[in-house]
Amino acid sequence: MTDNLPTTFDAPVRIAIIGGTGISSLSREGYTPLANLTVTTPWGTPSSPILILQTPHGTPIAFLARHGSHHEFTPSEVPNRANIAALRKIGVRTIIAFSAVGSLREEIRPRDFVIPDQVIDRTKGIRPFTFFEGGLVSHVGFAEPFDSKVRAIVHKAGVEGVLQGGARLFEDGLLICMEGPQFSTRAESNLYRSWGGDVINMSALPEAKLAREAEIAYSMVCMATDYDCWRIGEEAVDVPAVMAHMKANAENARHLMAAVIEELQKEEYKDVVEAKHLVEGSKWGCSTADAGKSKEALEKLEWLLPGYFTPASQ
Ligand SMILES: CSC[C@H]1O[C@H](OP(=O)(O)O)[C@H](O)[C@@H]1O
Ligand SMILES: Nc1ncnc2[nH]cnc12
Repeated sequence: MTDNLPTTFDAPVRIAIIGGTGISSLSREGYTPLANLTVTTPWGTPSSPILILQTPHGTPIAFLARHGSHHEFTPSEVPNRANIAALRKIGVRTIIAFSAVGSLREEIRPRDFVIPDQVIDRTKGIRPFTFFEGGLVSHVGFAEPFDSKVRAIVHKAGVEGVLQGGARLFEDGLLICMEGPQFSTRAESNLYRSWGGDVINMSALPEAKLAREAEIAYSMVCMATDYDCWRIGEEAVDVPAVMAHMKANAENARHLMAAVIEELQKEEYKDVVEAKHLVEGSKWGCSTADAGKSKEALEKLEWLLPGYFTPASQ
């Protein structure tokens, strides 16, 4: 389907979908594939080509497969910086990321969806996690790790009977992002529950942090596939269990995606979709004086955020 598509696309694409486990492609009736882009960034190449599709309203949407077109990258290997940088470069300012998650709460059942509002970082520091290093330091705020304006739109789009088969949509939740690829021990799972964790995955970070640095409004849709391993009398999570529920979840994800995109295209959300509320957050977070900025860091960041960090003398 994508083989004969153009490999360039000139107009800016504002909205992107990142698909995770069980969602490595995007096709939908009425959506027309326009291009399949391979973007090379200073941080390498993204995990998959970026597919550009046009909605029935004529809006271009980008789709990227987080783990690669054939799920070849572990959560720790996903080239998150290349993914986010490439999306930013083609104009993206809003990301709706999908993720298969374990449930840490009885009331969140497999096949339910959660739009998390908070995350606890349990990755192990082995994933490259920032654009600001090697001679240019910038600190962005992350108190609200998921964009509240976009979350509200996702919730609005999702509450109106979009999910089929009795699946429910939870408006907020605390997500634990662990390293993987191995699943948690029972002790860890219980610890996360004692912290108030609602759902667990391996993919939200540093994806969400990098999106914030790139001034992209980022929201995640978590789709429950299992009860991890805390539930007494229940088999611990394994991949066949995840995939069994992901089949149904992928169908609901397609419905929700379409509803969210429909909503995002409305004129009233233009500024949100363009992430106007995030503009220059990374610029003003810069702590490095001109004299300390390295040439290499400046070159890379000029590619990502043109004009932000250029020394005054240039
Ligand atoms: C195959 S189960 C573990 C795997 O599933 C989730 O992937 P994604 O977030 O990309 O949907 C989880 O984060 C793990 O990477
Ligand atoms: N139990 C679990 N732990 C971490 N990531 C997951 N993705 C799906 N189920 C998961």
